[in-house]
Amino acid sequence: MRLKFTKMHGLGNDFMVVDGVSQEVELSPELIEQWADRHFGVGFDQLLLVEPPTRPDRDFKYRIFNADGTEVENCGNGARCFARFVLDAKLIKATTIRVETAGGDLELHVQEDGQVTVDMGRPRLNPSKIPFNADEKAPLYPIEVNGETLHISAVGMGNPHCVIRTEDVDTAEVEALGTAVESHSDFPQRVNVGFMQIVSPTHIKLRVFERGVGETMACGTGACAAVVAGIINNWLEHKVTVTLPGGDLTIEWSGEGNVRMTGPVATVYQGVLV
Ligand SMILES: N[C@H](CCC[C@H](N)C(=O)O)C(=O)O
Repeated sequence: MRLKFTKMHGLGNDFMVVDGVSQEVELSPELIEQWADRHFGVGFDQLLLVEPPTRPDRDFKYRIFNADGTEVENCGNGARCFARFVLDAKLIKATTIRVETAGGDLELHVQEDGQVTVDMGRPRLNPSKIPFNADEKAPLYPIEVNGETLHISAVGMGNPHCVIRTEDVDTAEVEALGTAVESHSDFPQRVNVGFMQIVSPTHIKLRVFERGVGETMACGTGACAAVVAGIINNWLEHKVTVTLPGGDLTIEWSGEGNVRMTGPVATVYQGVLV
């Protein structure tokens, strides 16, 4: 199967972007996992698939697959790359693009300076919508991990996030704790694990151990979840700079309604799988 694709990234969170509108695409978890391999395949954190919409009020369907082959509900850095991709591929002319995802609707806005702002929808704080095993909504929950009690925030951005506050992201045990929490029984669909250091009420540092991937250079939905967690715990104001290993995102949330994320995108190369 000769499959054309474009390699892109958002702050180093990298993607194989596939146009499923102009070409026939046959995917399987096994193929995706094989292509994701950084030695034997293309190498990426997620595969992003562009499909025609299933509803008249949407421009595209946006599907996301993790490197382990699992299909997931949302990807923030990927959404920015999706917008750039469909414009460059001339699949659309408008610079406001309405997409449907398994985790809800998004609206993508490509700006003159090349940055992309994404309306990421409402955060889910009701445990059953995250999903997270808890009886009622709370800003912090105790969970048992490796014999110790962690006090975490649980936030859904279409996909599930566990946010852990830390004094220093550089020394946080991202690999050990991320691995343990990703498959924690309190998160029935596994979870993305964010480690958040509060620098000031308008600035955080964040590292994310992503579900189905491991630690990535950046995580857009993770940045949204961390800022929401910071706001509901009264640690953060409503517009925050999130510094990730790959660079900065701007996240805005009033405390209700939708979360907005702004950041850069990059196209690296175009390729053909043979
Ligand atoms: N690993 C995530 C999907 C990709 C999210 C991330 N790359 C982003 O930019 O939001 C999950 O399993 O929910």
